[in-house]
Amino acid sequence: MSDAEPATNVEAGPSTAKPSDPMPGEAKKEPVVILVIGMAGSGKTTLMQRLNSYLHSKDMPPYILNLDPAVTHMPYTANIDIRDTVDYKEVMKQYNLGPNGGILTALNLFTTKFDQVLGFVEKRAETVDHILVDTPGQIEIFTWSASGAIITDAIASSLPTVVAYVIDTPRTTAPATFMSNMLYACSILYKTRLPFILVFNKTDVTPHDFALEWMDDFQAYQRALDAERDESGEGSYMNSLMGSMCLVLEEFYTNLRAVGVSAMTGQGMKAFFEAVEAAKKEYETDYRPEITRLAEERRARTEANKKSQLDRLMRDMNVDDAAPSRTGRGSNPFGPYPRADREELLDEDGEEQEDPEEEERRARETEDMEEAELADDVDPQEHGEFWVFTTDQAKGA
Ligand SMILES: Nc1nc2c(ncn2[C@@H]2O[C@H](COP(=O)(O)OP(=O)(O)OP(=O)(O)O)[C@@H](O)[C@H]2O)c(=O)[nH]1
Repeated sequence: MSDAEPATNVEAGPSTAKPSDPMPGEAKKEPVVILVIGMAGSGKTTLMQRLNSYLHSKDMPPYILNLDPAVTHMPYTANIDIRDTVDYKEVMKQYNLGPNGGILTALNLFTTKFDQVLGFVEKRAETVDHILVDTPGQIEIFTWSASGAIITDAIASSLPTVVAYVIDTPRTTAPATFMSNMLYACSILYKTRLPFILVFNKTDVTPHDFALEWMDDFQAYQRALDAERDESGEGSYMNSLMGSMCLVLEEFYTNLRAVGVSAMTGQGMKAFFEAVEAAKKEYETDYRPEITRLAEERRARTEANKKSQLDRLMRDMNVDDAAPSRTGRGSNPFGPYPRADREELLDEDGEEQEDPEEEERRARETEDMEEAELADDVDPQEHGEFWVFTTDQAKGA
């Protein structure tokens, strides 16, 4: 052994721990899930490819899920691909649907198996730092569908999750388009309730400084609106509406991180992952307690629901120990037979009186015995193997 080599602890013996195993006392490693959401053509798939190659270059290969059943060309390999489970074109044919209906139904079908998918993800969770999720190109199919919400909730309640909302920067330079995009982002933020990163993509074509300025300074946005009005020569009602919207969104802007990237050239990747780390911390401090509280509430509701169903069932079966019948046995045939209630069976002199039900049962038993005696008198040989006759016939015999 050379001097430079660190001394090994011989007494400790060979370690069986894998490099990814947490040390004793160390918290379990958790990767961050990045949900890549954006309008069609904003560059989600290209960004996914860029993130993948960037992480590979850092020797931190990510785990990748593709939830877009209609993607035709995927420039990276996904660990789990919705297309391996459902063929959306077949779904369209079988259910007689259009392309959007086919994609939505394919996502719905996939969601029914999502617990298994989550199982695979959780198994790999300790060996990766990032889990990337590509979503369908038609943004509303994921953000406004029940299956999108189920998938997002399932992932977010299991692992730290952040939303990366991809924006096509060159197509957002008009104040009106910018405002529409921000309102959409705002609606997704409130729907997913997860840490949010605005990713201004395609900055190789148009830098995103104008967007940062508009988000930071309401008056700058107002000036851009005015300039547009001067060009068109008319002051429209839409412009004043957008001016007011910008004021309303001020609070929303303060809760966001915004980064500029180019999925094409790779610029801005470092800033993107710094924003992801900050968002992950925010998830831990602000979102996880809330998610845990909601999960706890859901569990308590389910428990209460189960109990009320059981109570109803007991009531329907007329199983209620607290309301003993006149006989003192209670209406619960399986329940206890409270001694105190036997007082009801005592007559005025304190003597135990005959229970009417018991009396009736005994009378029936006597009758049955008499019938059986009569039947014994009949010779089975005479009637063959299938002799079956009623008591009346027997009495007449
Ligand atoms: N110049 C430039 N072009 C980009 C960039 N990112 C994506 N593109 C181009 O934008 C177009 C759409 O990119 P996609 O990655 O297919 O976009 P998408 O959001 O996945 O599209 P859908 O799957 O249809 O929703 C392609 O022509 C890309 O080459 C970028 O950073 N810079």
